[in-house]
Formats: sequence, C-alpha cells, structure tokens
Amino acid sequence: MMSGGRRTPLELYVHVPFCVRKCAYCDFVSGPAGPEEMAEYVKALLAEIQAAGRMEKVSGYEVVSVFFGGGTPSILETSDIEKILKSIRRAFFMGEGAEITLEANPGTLTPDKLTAYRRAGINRLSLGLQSSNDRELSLLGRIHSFDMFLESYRMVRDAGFSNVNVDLMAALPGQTEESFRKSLEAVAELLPVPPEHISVYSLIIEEGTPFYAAYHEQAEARAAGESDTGLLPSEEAERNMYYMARSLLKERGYDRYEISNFARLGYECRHNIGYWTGVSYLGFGISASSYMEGKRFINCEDRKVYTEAMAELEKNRDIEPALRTVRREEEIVTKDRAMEEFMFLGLRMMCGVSEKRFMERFGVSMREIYGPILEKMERNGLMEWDGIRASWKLTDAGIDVSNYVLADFLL
Ligand SMILES: C[S@@+](CC[C@H](N)C(=O)[O-])C[C@H]1O[C@@H](n2cnc3c(N)ncnc32)[C@H](O)[C@@H]1O
Ligand SMILES: C[S@@+](CC[C@H](N)C(=O)[O-])C[C@H]1O[C@@H](n2cnc3c(N)ncnc32)[C@H](O)[C@@H]1O
Ligand code: SF4
Repeated sequence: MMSGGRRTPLELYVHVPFCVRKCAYCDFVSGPAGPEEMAEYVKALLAEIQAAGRMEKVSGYEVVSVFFGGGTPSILETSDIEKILKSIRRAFFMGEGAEITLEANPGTLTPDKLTAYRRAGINRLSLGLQSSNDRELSLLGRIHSFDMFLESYRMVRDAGFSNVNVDLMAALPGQTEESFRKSLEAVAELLPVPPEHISVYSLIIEEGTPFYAAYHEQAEARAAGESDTGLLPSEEAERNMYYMARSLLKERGYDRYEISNFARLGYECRHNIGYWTGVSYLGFGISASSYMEGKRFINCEDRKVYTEAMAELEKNRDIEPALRTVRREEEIVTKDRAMEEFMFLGLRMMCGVSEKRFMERFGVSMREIYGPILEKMERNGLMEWDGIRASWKLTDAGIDVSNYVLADFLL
C-alpha cells in the first residue's frame, strides 16, 4: 500500500454504545448501562484494536484521524479513553498531526475530564446541543437544558480546546423557522468564542424509535406533499431553515463545505471529509463500519456476541475466527461501485467531484461514464460545472433535492 515510501492514510472510528438515557428520536446503537458492562466493553475494544494492529496489511498505513463516537463517549471513565488511545498508538502508526475527536454530551463533562482528554491527545471536541430551546430539548428527550450546555461549553473552552463542533437539528416537531433561527444565533454567538464548526442535521424519523410511533404518519403525509402535517415543519419550512443556516452562518464567517456541515476556514472535519472522499477507515466496537482494501464491513450490534468474541481473541492469537463472528455485511467494492461512491459521496461536498481525480483513480473519464446524467442535471439546474476547480458540483436547487440527485449516480 505504500507508494514511494509514503504511508496510505487511515482513519479510525471507536464506537461507544452508552448514553445516560436514550433520546426519543435516536436509532444509533446506544443506551444506558452499568459500570461493569462498560468496563467489559472497553476491554473488548482494546482486544479488537490490538488484533487489528497485528493484521499484516495495516503496516503500510498512517492513522490520520481518530473519532470517538456513539453513543456518548464522554460517559466512559477518562482512564478508559486514555487506555484506548494508548492502545491505538501501540497498534498503529499515528503521525503527529492526527485529528482526534471525541463526542460529548452536555451534562457529562467536568473540568478534570476535559484536562485529561487534552493530555491524552484529543484535539477536537464535538458537543451535541440540537436546540437552544428548552421545550424542544425536553421533547427530544435530551438530558440537558440550554443552560447546562452553556456551562459545558465554557468548561470546554477553559480547558483550552480550540477546535470545537456543535451539532444542531432542524425540522423538529413544533420547531418554527423563528425558533431554529434562535438556536443558530445562540450557537454562532457563544462566548468566549463561537465554535469553529457547526453541523445541522434534519431530523430523520427512524423506525423503532418513540418518534416513529408518534410522527411517522405525519412524516409520510409530508413526503406526499400534503400541507397539514401536524407538528412536523413543512418541507418548505425545512428548506427555509437550511437557507437561513447558510446565510446566517456565512455572515458570521462559516462556510458550508458539505450539505450538513459549516466551518471556519481550516476547521473542516478531516475525519468526515475522509468518508466522503474514499479514505480507508477501520471501525472498532459494535455497529462500527469499516472500509479497507476494497472491502466494506460492519461489526455486529450485539454487545454480548462482540465481547465474547473479543475475549476469545485474547486466548487465541489467530484473529480470523473471532473477527468472522463479529464482522458482517462484507461487500467487495468493485470498480463500478467505487465510481458510484466517488460520485454520490463526493457530491455531498460543496467543492464537488474533480474530473482529474476521477480519471487518476479509475483510468476513464467522468464524462464517458456519467455524461448523460451530468448533462441532464445541468439542464435541470441541479448541477453545474466549476471551471476553476475543474469539478462538477450541486447547485443550490440541487442541494434542496440532494437525495434525488445523488441516487441518480447509482449505476
Ligand atoms: C449519534 S449522535 C452522538 C452524539 C451525542 N451522543 C449527542 O447526541 O450529543 C450524533 C448526532 O447525530 C444526530 N442525530 C441523531 N439521531 C438523529 C436523527 N434521527 N435525525 C437526525 N439527526 C440525528 C444528532 O445531531 C447527534 O448530535
Ligand atoms: C453524525 S456524526 C456527527 C459528527 C459531528 N457533527 C462532527 O462534526 O464531529 C457522528 C456519528 O456518526 C456515527 N459514525 C461515524 N463514523 C462511523 C463508523 N465508522 N461506523 C459507525 N458509525 C459511525 C456515530 O454514531 C457518530 O456518533
Ligand atoms: S442522540 Fe446522542 S445522546 Fe441521544 S441517544 Fe443518540 S447517541 Fe445517545
């Protein structure tokens, strides 16, 4: 994998499936658990990381980013986060400048925890706020109020973190354009300094969640274009929320670099950009997904199956049987599939997809494969050619219907 002595970039994801309480809209693999269960899980994570580091193929890679996600990684003991990072450094080659993010929930942080995170090497913190409106927070089932968030944010800055993300959500039940604007302003005006990065996610009504039981009929009515959709904001209101996010954040120095992500120059999240641009990544823990050496796989969601398989790993140095128990949905990424991914993941980025990089990677021109689709999208005003970057990108109208545009690139 090494070319001319240079190592290939690799990103690592560590899934922490624990939360103080489950939010009413969330279908990520996460939930409450006791200290013993957490300790057992961390032990399994350490075993998986060490085993992955023993795989011959990782020797040509350099870890460029690590992302602790979940769930709520900040719920773990600080010593656990330290152990995991130490284990990663032992098992992989990690360069000096790696971006190391930890997701944290307001209400789970203390100054001591934050100091320890910094000492362990975490240099980016991502805080889930969702809304600055306490009524919306309580409807979402969040464990914190806006004031509690402010206290956590102040602690994060006091601890010296200079690369901070805040997550917000749009299209919440009962949310108005006005209340969304207030959330945006509250985040963009945070003291002592506003965050370097802001993500805005539209609420997805996920099957199996309390929100699904309460709102999926409304969501379907909304998708069918019916005007009275109960508490859920209309599609037009949701679009307006995104327009508002773009213009309000632009005025305050944030550039939209991806459909849902805004950053000050130089603070774009490298880890997520890696996902959209085809960088290899390995995920550790239940439900973590990976993409390496042309294969995609995802770990099982069952914590018991996972911890038992990882305990086997410790007894037996042959890692294949244990990994086979845990890893699911292995997909060989064929050239056609890789081209599709280049387009539908890359087009999420506002800089678009580069013709030159497509040619370098696949040895064929983008126009030869996608010419008719690109022309159709351009005719319909959904995509445009950027002559300066020599790339194709979504127009504003294309961003509004990005699901439809991106789906068209599946061969
Ligand atoms: C998986 S969570 C982990 C972060 C952390 N536990 C928290 O909630 O603060 C990452 C982000 O995903 C977003 N998210 C979770 N469920 C969602 C849903 N159903 N629709 C849209 N965004 C969602 C939220 O903005 C959340 O901050
Ligand atoms: C929705 S994103 C939020 C990122 C945040 N806005 C930021 O800028 O740091 C993070 C979530 O995506 C999920 N995630 C990211 N990478 C993953 C992977 N390789 N496997 C499984 N889930 C992953 C995790 O649930 C994680 O909490
Ligand atoms: S949104 Fe975050 S805090 Fe809420 S249940 Fe999901 S992972 Fe946990």
